[in-house]
Amino acid sequence: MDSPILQDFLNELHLKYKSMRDGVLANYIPELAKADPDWFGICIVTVDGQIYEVGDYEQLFTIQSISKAFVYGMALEDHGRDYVLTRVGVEPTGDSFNSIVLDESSKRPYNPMVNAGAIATTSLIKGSGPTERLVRMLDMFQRYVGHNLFIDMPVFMSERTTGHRNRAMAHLMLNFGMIDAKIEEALDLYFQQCSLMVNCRDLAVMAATLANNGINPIIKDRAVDSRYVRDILTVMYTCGMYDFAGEWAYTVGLPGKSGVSGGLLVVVPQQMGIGIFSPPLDSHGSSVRGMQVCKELSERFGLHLFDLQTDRSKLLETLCNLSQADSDSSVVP
Ligand SMILES: NC(=O)CC[C@H](N)C(=O)O
Repeated sequence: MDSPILQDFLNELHLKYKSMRDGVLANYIPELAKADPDWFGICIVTVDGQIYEVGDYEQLFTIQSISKAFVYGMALEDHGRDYVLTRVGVEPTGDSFNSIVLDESSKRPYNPMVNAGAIATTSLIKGSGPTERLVRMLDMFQRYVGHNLFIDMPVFMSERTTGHRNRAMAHLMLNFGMIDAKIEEALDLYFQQCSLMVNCRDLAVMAATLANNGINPIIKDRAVDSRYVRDILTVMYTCGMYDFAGEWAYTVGLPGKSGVSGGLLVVVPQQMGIGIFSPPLDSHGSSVRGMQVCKELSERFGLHLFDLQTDRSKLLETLCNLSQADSDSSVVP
């Protein structure tokens, strides 16, 4: 039986990188070191709701830093662009995700994708107390994935008891008036958002929701105000891969966000969302297999945003066609 060209290529990539042994598990959060390095799943969800997947796409893991992009969207909805910009910048750091550095003149954290900026962003979430803020945040994530989500308590506790570096950043920002005095509440909410359990299909649906201008393509509900999708995608594009952001933009050319548990979320605007999960990480804290898969997908289908040879109006139709019927297409370079 013929299968769509996209499914064939995902199967091929899965087979090719399954046996790859590069990378190491994150161990600074003790619970994450318990992951199986062989876990490997890929899922793609198109803006018209088609799903293509292979491998361990149902394996649950904690979302970690991928959450930062979505909480940034929520802070923008709660306060508007101008105010959020006074608290968190949008400049890439060129440094690692956990660098303790603030902008010299403004004292703001550089961007919402590094830990310092993410903690400041989380501290902006509105609510009468910790419970209401957590409930509002869960609601937001649930709109993106289209079902209930849960927090992994062992990971949350592990981060909370060992997150001294994040605590230090919060104190530094309190010193400069960038976050308010309720540091422990902000940190708890940050550790909770990082400990949300998702699978790679969830990541693909979340990415496809952004690709679809904020409307979840499966349940058809709006997850985020369309005014802020542009901002979320911009910071993902320029800062989502930390000290690899430039090379990522150069080679893959798409908004993306990685997390230390091995998740990788990539948005192909107006086309599809990609979710990948594989725990071994490279030196920048991103999934090794995930990075390879993204590079190959981008190259094979001309997904780079500045790849002007790609006929985007026909891209989805071609990729979702049966492989044989597709062989005469000119869309895929
Ligand atoms: N890069 C990441 O995924 C880091 C998130 C992690 N929870 C931390 O704060 O250290």
